[in-house]
Amino acid sequence: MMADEDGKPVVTFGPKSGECAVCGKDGPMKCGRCQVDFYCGRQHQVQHWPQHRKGCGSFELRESSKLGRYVVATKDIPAGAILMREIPLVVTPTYGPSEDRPVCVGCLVEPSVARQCPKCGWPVCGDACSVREVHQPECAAFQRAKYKLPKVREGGMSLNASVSAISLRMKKVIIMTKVLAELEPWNPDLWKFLGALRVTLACENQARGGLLRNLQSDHSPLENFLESADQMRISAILMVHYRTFKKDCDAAVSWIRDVAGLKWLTAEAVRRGAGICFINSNSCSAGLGRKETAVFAGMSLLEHSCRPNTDVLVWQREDGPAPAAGSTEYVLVASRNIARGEHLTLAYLHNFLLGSVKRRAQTLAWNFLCQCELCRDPSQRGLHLEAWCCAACSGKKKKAFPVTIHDMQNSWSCSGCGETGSLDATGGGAQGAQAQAKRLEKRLENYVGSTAKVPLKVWEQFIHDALWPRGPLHPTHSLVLQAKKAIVELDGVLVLKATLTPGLHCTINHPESRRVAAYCRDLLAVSDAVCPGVNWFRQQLLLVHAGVVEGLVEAQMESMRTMRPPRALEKLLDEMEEIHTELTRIAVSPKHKKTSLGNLEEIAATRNAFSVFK
Ligand SMILES: C[S@@+](CC[C@H](N)C(=O)[O-])C[C@H]1O[C@@H](n2cnc3c(N)ncnc32)[C@H](O)[C@@H]1O
Repeated sequence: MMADEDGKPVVTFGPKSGECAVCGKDGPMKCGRCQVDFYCGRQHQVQHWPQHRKGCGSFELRESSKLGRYVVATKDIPAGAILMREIPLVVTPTYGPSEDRPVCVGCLVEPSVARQCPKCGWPVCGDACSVREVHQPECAAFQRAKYKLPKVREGGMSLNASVSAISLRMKKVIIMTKVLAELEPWNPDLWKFLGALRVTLACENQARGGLLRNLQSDHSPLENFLESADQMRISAILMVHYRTFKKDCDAAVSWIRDVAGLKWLTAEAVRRGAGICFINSNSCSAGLGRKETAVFAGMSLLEHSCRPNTDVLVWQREDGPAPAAGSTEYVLVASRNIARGEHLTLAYLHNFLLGSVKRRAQTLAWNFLCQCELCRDPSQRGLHLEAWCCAACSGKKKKAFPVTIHDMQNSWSCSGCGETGSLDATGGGAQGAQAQAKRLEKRLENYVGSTAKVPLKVWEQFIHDALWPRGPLHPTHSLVLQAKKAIVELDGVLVLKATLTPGLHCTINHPESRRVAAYCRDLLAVSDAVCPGVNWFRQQLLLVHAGVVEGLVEAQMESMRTMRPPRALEKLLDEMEEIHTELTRIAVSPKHKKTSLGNLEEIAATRNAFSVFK
């Protein structure tokens, strides 16, 4: 195998100005080495050095035949250190099999009533969004090609009418190229094509084009996988998926050039744009309810691990309105202590997804099979995320394990009775539990893909049906965790909006609060086992948990007859203090830190108010 090359600096693309890291005033001076912190002058730069040096100049870019380019720590990095600060080179609406709803192409939020851009017909919230900078390049290109989505029915959220019209045009191309599957209304592929187009057009942009074209746009021939029989088998699977990746790129070329008519873009340029988009996109969610997927100059160079040591977080300035799509700043933060020589890694996919789903996505989109610590451990740090309770010996709490995590036939073996099976096979003893698990997987897929909001009681029924002895699953099975995550996210959106709106208390107060708080605790425990420390998911979970507990505190205070705090209230205040202490510890942006510190002060004030009566 080719030896790793000598390291080079990682080139990032960051904001031009920022707030002084010490006093918060305008900071015209930027650290020239890491481009992360800004200063109002030399004095504050010197004063900030002890903190700043933790992340500054702490990594370099290397290359190998196995991983392509990857990033390595050149010194020990403490958890919480900010390593990169970037604005995306391109943002696109998030794409994927379940993204079949209109998203505003200006602000990337799902509008309650979708309107259409008067010039190109793509969905927008209103006039302001149709003239947003982020939408202008494709809007101008569609106009030049005289391509416009047809008018949607009056007041219609659904773009079905326009999309059936697209389908008609698409069908001609399908017959021509035999590449695309028949498009259904508002087919998720359209978002993928828009992403590919945005990247293709942005490659022409003076400031960002060079950095974009530098990113990986295709997959290498995988010669490194030919070392053993096992690897040859994996290699064969990757080859099949590689062909699908190529077809996806070809489909983008067909749609952009033949359907939308942007003939002046060469097939080669569009294929490269599509490849860059599909390989390097990072779904950011942006914490603002946006469907934002971003491509970065620096952060897109990191390799995947299911137990990553870094995470991408939204950088929120202390004041001012939330930044528009395409100008949000993101930071790459060390989620735990990283030793010198360790590769910097990111989780491309959420850990609660079923292993089989993750592996399929990894092979399809990125053409590799993860060999990280978590993937090599069939018990997955004792959580058994993919194992079900064996029907024959579940009373003894025995579980059926995957035989090897990369086994594409999904073979399983029970740790109790030793029975084996395969998810792909039909019939047979242990297959009862397998079949039940498979049915639950389908049911969950339907809920996740549903256009209507799935109510809490439906999710709870799912958990009830899935858990042993009614179903074959145990509390930390991936499907159960995904259902709990969906419940927490139902309320999470509320909380996140509230935390970003000054003066608005982020409380959730409804009869289910206690159960939602319990789900938060369960998920935090799992998150601490697989992805502990400073990361976006833990931060969101803690915020939601804080909001729910705050709601419970308020309800408790309202119902109190005496001023003496009951033990229940003290316990809730303890829980809130614990959550906000952790949020303060893991906060990286000034805004989050300030909010959490403010909440700690409020908790202390509440305690003081009650202490008089003790
Ligand atoms: C976002 S890019 C990362 C940067 C890329 N290596 C480069 O050279 O530009 C994703 C690609 O990196 C490679 N890669 C990332 N993580 C990997 C892993 N854990 N194992 C093997 N290959 C990986 C795969 O080729 C994948 O398609």
